Amino acid sequence: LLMSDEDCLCAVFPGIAGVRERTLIAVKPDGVQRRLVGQIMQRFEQRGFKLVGLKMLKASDDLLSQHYRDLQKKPFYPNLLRYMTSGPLVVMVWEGHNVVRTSRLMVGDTNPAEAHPGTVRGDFSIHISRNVVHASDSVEGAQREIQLWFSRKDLMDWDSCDHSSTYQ
Ligand SMILES: Nc1ncnc2c1ncn2[C@@H]1O[C@H](COP(=O)(O)OP(=O)(O)OP(=O)(O)O)[C@@H](O)[C@H]1O
Ligand SMILES: O=c1ccn([C@@H]2O[C@H](COP(=O)(O)OP(=O)(O)O)[C@@H](O)[C@H]2O)c(=O)[nH]1
Ligand SMILES: [Mg+2]
Repeated sequence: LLMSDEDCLCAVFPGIAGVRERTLIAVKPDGVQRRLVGQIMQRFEQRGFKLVGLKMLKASDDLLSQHYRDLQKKPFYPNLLRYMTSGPLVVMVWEGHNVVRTSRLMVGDTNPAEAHPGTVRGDFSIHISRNVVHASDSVEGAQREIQLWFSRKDLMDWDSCDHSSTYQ
């Protein structure tokens, strides 16, 4: 029996509409330096989201000023730029039902002092200026950020190959 993708997805997800939702998650320089990349990725995999984009890079001031365009007038902005350029980032695109909202809940409050235990920030950080990860905060914001950090060809469309019909 050859199951179509849609049959598979419909069995797992009640509404197929939001299944392809995507968000941008980045492990910030402190997260990379503290060897937290694997643990952070594991949380998204075990929750059931699908990794469709992944890269490690040192971000330019120009890219960050576009990424954080709404924060440019904030007093902490110069420090934020210094923090975000203090080492490489690991930038990811995760896909799945309601991924934007759910990943914000998994990441926790911007201020780690307010972030609940069990969230990434609540488990791994104590101060707002070193809060380990970035997560897009809306579906529109996610689309904008994904286009900023990734070219289309670097985003993978893939299906699980765990049906017996696909074994050779
Ligand atoms: N008052 C502050 N003092 C120092 N740093 C701050 C402060 N507010 C925000 N930041 C830094 O700026 C980042 C961006 O703030 P924002 O309000 O977008 O938080 P966020 O959406 O939770 O974080 P991100 O956009 O990185 O996921 C924060 O993650 C934090 O690193
Ligand atoms: O008072 C603040 C607010 C934000 N940030 C930094 O700016 C990032 C982006 O802020 P945003 O409000 O977008 O919070 P986030 O979406 O990261 O939770 C945060 O993650 C922090 O790294 C900061 O250093 N001080
Ligand atoms: Mg933000």
